[in-house]
Amino acid sequence: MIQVNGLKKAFDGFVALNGVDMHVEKGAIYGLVGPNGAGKSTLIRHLTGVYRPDQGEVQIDGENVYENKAVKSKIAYIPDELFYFMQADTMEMKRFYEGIYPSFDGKLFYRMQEFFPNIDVKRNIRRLSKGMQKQVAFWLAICCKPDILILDEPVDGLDPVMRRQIWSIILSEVAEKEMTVLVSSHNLRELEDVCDHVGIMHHGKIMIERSLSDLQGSVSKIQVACQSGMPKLPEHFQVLHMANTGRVYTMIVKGDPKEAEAALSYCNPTIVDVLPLTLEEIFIYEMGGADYEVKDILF
Ligand SMILES: Nc1ncnc2c1ncn2[C@@H]1O[C@H](COP(=O)(O)OP(=O)(O)OP(=O)(O)O)[C@@H](O)[C@H]1O
Repeated sequence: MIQVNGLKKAFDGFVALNGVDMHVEKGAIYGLVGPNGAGKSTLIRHLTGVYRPDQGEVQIDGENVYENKAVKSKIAYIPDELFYFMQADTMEMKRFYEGIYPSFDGKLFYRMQEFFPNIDVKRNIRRLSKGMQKQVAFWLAICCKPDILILDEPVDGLDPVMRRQIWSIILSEVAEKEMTVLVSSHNLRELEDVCDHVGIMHHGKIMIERSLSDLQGSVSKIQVACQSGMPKLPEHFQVLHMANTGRVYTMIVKGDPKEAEAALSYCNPTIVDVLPLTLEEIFIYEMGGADYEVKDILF
């Protein structure tokens, strides 16, 4: 569905994207994560056809996005900083979206009104609170019936009940019409609940792109107390981090967790606990491997 190959972009000689390769399948909920300045927003601006690539390709269903109106009308985008016309109210924005998106579902707009009881559709949107403005953005975006929904820090400013509600609306669109969702966020706990694929971006590249279950199955936290002191694993396991409290060692290990556990039996451990890592922990350790200085922040 979304295919990015060798995408490069520089601003006045500063390389923001340095050969991005990305692949998002139809119906996926893809979490784009990465440290500040990794290039996520710049990548998203290419996916939405705002920027022209310096090099490489950004394609949706096999067609280039840049200056392609037909392709762009398949995408709804909710940016971090929302844009509304001066003086426009929700009804006026609805009419504007209806003009741009042939697939806009006006009946759905009224059916969804019950989800947003606090929004006065005749009130200037700029006079609504930040969270309410975001609600309007979701409401209109869902009614566009896009094939692809792109979200940049989507739930910032939304209260917890509204967050759940919005995600449940999005998930039902994914289930019903295989809408594809690309979501960039620093809220990894939230992403973990909704995403099925993850791309980790760093220094203008996608460093890791995997299904969430593969990613979580490939790194684990092992707590072990060996008779013989410090535990050792065969060389094909990558130990991303190791710390100890007394005789109990906590290791972050890349490789099959079951195999790692079996390999530790050599030291007759008094304790061996294998725990899955959260997405947040995986991110922190993968970044640690890249070049972030990771201290024992998770123990
Ligand atoms: N229009 C621009 N002109 C010059 N430099 C830019 C421009 N847009 C982005 N950059 C630079 O490109 C790099 C990537 O920025 P980008 O906003 O894509 O990162 P990000 O991953 O979205 O970061 P964050 O998580 O902080 O939002 C940064 O170093 C930024 O300063």
